[in-house]
Amino acid sequence: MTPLLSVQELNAFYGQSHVLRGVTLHVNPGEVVSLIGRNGAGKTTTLKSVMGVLRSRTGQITFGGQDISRLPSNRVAAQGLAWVPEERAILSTLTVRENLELPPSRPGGWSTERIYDAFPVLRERGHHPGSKLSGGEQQMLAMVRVLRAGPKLLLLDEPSEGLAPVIVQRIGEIIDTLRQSGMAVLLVEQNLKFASRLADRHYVFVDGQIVDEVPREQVEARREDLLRYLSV
Ligand SMILES: Nc1ncnc2c1ncn2[C@@H]1O[C@H](COP(=O)(O)OP(=O)(O)OP(=O)(O)O)[C@@H](O)[C@H]1O
Repeated sequence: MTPLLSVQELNAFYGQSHVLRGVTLHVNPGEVVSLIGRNGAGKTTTLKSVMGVLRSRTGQITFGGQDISRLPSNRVAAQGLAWVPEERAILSTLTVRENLELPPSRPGGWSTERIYDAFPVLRERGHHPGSKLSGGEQQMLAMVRVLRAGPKLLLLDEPSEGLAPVIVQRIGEIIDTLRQSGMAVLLVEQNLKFASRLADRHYVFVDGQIVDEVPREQVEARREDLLRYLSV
């Protein structure tokens, strides 16, 4: 199968600091793949590099067979990638509907009505300002507003962070809904329980390198190893 996203020998830098060292990974169409590892291991930097937000990097990144390594982030997004950063970036003075309709829609993207039908709580909250949403509702809004652009691959940075277990479960259900619609997901997580329920494969990051790759079928047998990678 031709991967949807292919990252080859990615090296990334913040000034003099060499943060990613030869990261090679792929995501197949419709697949959910997680990047796990401790704080500072390089997971977010990988997403930023793929999106073209961090430009100080070497290596090759292809999407749908096309080289996107040199494209600026707006052109990367136009190819069908969407990034939901950890900080969620909901505008607190705008309503839910205004937040939803802020990013540009693209042909093939979800309409606001389709989003409301799939996630009715957002319709109920449509006129509420962003500041009045719970953390879980903010995460839901941040995840689904990018659907208006009709992405083929969603890059999610720690969607479970800071949320109560029942809300984390709801976020997992949203990811299931997105997967069922045919979308692939590259998920950064430190919550192994959450990631292992969702992901088909896991890449383990240590100090800017991928040191292990664990498919879903091996997670139970290798749980101790995975927890060791994540422990501080
Ligand atoms: N803007 C920046 N300038 C300089 N160094 C940075 C910057 N952002 C991240 N770093 C450093 O790059 C390394 C990788 O950080 P990154 O955010 O990718 O890690 P992470 O695995 O996503 O962890 P976290 O969960 O803490 O975000 C860390 O050593 C971090 O301190």
